[in-house]
Amino acid sequence: MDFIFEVEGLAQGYGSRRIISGLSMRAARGAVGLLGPNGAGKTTLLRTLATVTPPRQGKIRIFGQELRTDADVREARRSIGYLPQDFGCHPGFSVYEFVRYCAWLRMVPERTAGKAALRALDQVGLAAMRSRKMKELSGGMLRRAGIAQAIVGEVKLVLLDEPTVGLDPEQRLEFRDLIREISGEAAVVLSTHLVEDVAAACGTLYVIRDGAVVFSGTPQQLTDRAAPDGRGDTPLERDYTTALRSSAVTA
Ligand SMILES: Nc1ncnc2c1ncn2[C@@H]1O[C@H](COP(=O)(O)OP(=O)(O)OP(=O)(O)O)[C@@H](O)[C@H]1O
Repeated sequence: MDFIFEVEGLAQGYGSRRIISGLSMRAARGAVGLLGPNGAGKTTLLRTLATVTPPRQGKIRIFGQELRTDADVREARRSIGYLPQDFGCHPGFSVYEFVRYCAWLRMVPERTAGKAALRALDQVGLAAMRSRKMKELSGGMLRRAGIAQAIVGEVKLVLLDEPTVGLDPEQRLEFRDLIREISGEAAVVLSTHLVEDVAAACGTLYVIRDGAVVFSGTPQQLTDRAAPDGRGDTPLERDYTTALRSSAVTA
């Protein structure tokens, strides 16, 4: 199978603190959900995959190409879309200008950048608001603009850090459809605390605790591991809390 990305034996940290150790994961097309408690290392992992910070140890391969040199990283960035938890944007930009600018940053060719920006805005349901200023958007609309900039162009690896924060219930349902659509062409990795969102939208789940994978598998496999006394209001929440309590075992 051709994997869009592979991570092997990843270690990452800040200063003298080690946050992630010996983490491996990989994905072909499709959606991968990252679940884990606050501070588990999800954002650190996504930032590393997005090439914002180089790994301390381990290998990252994008389309089979290991990222060793600055040139490898620059080339990989053209096919990586990243939505950080807090993304900056010029408040005076229109929504279209913002997404078009992000297409330019990703080196989408000039002749196709405008069309690509409109397509991304259409996919997130913001086409009708393309002339609105970024500073005039609601929290949910801002999130959708952020997703649009992450998917504009020919991205093959889409990294979304808590993309459903601020979305209302209907938008969350639309978001799940959008993830299904994008993941037909790309690998999508998304982190969230909303267990139901990842279970509905993702074929593969990774549960991360203290920078290590404690579960990897399908939502069904997670369900199969639920302890009868697992904490949570829904079956999936109980499965998730069971996985967090267990020692590191992958499906
Ligand atoms: N820039 C930084 N400098 C130092 N420590 C950091 C930095 N960013 C994150 N950390 C620490 O790294 C650990 C992992 O943080 P990270 O943001 O990756 O977790 P997370 O799983 O995304 O958490 P959350 O669900 O709260 O967003 C935390 O203990 C955090 O305090």
